[in-house]
Amino acid sequence: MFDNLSDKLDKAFHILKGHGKITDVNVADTLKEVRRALLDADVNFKIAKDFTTRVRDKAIGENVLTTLQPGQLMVKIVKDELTELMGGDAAGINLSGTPTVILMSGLQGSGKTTFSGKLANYLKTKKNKKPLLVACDIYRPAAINQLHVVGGQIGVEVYSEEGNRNPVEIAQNAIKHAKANGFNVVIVDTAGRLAVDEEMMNEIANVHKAIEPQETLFVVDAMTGQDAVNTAKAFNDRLDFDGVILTKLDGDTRGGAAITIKSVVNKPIKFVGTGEKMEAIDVFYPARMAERILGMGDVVSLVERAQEQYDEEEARKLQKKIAKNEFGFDDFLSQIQQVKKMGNMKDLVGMIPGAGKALKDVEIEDDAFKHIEAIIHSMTPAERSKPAVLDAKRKTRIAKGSGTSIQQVNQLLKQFDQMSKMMKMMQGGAGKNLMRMMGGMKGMKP
Ligand SMILES: Nc1nc2c(ncn2[C@@H]2O[C@H](COP(=O)(O)OP(=O)(O)OP(=O)(O)O)[C@@H](O)[C@H]2O)c(=O)[nH]1
Repeated sequence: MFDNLSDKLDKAFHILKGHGKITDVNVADTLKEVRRALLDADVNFKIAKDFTTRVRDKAIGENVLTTLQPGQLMVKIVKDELTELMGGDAAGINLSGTPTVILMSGLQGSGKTTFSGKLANYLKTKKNKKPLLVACDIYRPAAINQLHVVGGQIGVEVYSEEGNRNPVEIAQNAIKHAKANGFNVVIVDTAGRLAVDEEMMNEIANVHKAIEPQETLFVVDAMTGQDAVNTAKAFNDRLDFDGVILTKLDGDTRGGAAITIKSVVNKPIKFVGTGEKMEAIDVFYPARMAERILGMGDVVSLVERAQEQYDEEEARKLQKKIAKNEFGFDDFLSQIQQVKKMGNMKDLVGMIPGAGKALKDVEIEDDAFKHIEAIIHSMTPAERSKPAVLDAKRKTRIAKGSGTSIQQVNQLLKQFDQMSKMMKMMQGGAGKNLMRMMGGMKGMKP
């Protein structure tokens, strides 16, 4: 994500390396490069210029007051300014109202329907809500079907009315249905258009007036850069909405939309979409995004994702198995599933400080576990629980069955063996020592 921008900013900060302090000259050289990096990221000229002016004033002003190196100071100021530019604090979603009504709008193909599903799934699994999805696209039966498919995937009911050509009526009936059946959130997916036109605005405005939503969200595709920003602005000029949803951030290498939408449209980005799966949704935190842009990773989000997938009961069972030396390939497989649920690999690696930059030229496949899973699936249940029985003949069979080589099978067995030994160690003395050490660290000042 935003690799080019991160790289170029890093090079800009390098200009200050070796300088004892910030001067008018070295700050001007650095900021010229920062501005160029922002323009290349598809940030509009005025915003980039104002941004660097603010950074320069701060850098000159703070220069004398700090013990930071010029490079470090510049990174800190740019990080703070980027955070501000993207909205400062995270903007939460308003879940008041019984039921809460959320109106989704956006251009065709922006990812509106996919996002409606993701939001329903998020509210159901993370906020304990009972959402109802409503299909209000009266023009394309395929869009209604798509919402039904999405609803089926996440176990959320979808309300639609075959033959009804009045979106206002459908939305109103859906809310009645929600009230009568105990749904506490109603997410209304409306028809997309090719551009923000009269017809679209009239339709949305009518639905909006009739159902008085707590949240009206406008969905834009991050990959369309300044077009996304302009569309959001055109829409906002007609209907005062509450927040932007930025989808397809996983495919956005430049970052212009994420950086500028807030200052152009004056509406916060509330969520981002980072993949096609229903779990690929994140609350938008400007500070964390700024850190990622500056190659500092995003440990907080990484830990949060791990916590979301952490199942205490499962962990306890696993611990028992390790202690009894019963950890087998089936357990290994379920661990892989847990990691996969945390998101796509490239995204996860990007959250580790420094790793995104170090591995930027390494191709990280999303199905990085494909071979491992195929090998394990080719084992019999007995082999999975007692890998020691795997002789040459069995290994040949497994390699054939999984479409891999004997070397790959051997490699996995070796890794599994090392991992089992390490886990056993962690359970014993070494693990206790580590725990003690970590306990001690808690009291340490940062
Ligand atoms: N990579 C990626 N793809 C996404 C994301 N969100 C949606 N998509 C894909 O984008 C395409 C369009 O998404 P839809 O949800 O159908 O778009 P829509 O805005 O509802 O479009 P209409 O139904 O035509 O109005 C689909 O192939 C989605 O799988 C995302 O965050 N990342």
